[in-house]
Amino acid sequence: MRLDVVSIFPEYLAPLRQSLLGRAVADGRIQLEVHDLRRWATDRHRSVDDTPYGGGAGMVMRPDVWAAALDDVAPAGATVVVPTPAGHPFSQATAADLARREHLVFACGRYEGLDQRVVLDAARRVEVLELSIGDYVLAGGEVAALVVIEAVTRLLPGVLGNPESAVTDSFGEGSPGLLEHPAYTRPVEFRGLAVPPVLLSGNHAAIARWRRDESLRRTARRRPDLVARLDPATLDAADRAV
Ligand SMILES: N#Cc1c(-c2ccc3ccn(Cc4ccc(CN5CCCCC5)cc4)c3c2)n[nH]c1N
Repeated sequence: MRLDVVSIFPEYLAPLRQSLLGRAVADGRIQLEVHDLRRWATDRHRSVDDTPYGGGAGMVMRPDVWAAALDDVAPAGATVVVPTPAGHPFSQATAADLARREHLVFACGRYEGLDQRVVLDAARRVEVLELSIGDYVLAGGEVAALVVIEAVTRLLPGVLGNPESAVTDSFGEGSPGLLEHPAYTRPVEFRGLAVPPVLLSGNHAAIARWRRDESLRRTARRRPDLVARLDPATLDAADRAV
């Protein structure tokens, strides 16, 4: 997979060169290039924004500068991801879809976002996805790009340390729509808090049942919206007793 990220704050994307992802980039399993949008600015002040038509607070990012950047960075076949508060909700399913693509280009806006014609123009030749990572407002798209890139690349074979965990995660295909169960490690007692005895029993069936019950309990408590969406066919009699 190739990743290109365009931003006026390229140093914001430095975390992409850390940890497991950074190792995949260093050894060439993932190609990563971060671009400073101001490279495509044309005036001597290298300006990238202007006042909004119709009035209103803040500034809007100029279409000419962004279009020049995407013309260079997003060839035919690439998928352009535009983080925006007004985007389609980013989900694990979207992460899985993006993980199957060869080339992702992230257009990270600032100010009040990109002139909409940047999206309309790019969509004439490549797929453009406007995505939101949640119902809150950030100051720009860089953090959202980091979130999407991490969620996507951890699904790529050979990037994540333990491929199994990408299956059993919350929202992973191994536990559709359930939050993951609590996790424990040594010591067996910590500040007067014990590990649930079933996890020490060696009884794998009982452990699996306890984990499933804890997932169901957590999901019911924290995400009743997910419970409402559960397919009843995926629940057995023991589930219904939780
Ligand atoms: N993904 C994601 C995000 C973002 C995100 C992503 C990308 C950018 C680029 C700039 N900003 C800042 C900003 C601030 C306010 C507004 C609203 N304005 C209202 C008046 C008309 C104009 C728009 C839009 C953009 C961004 C925020 N925030 N939250 C998410 N889940």
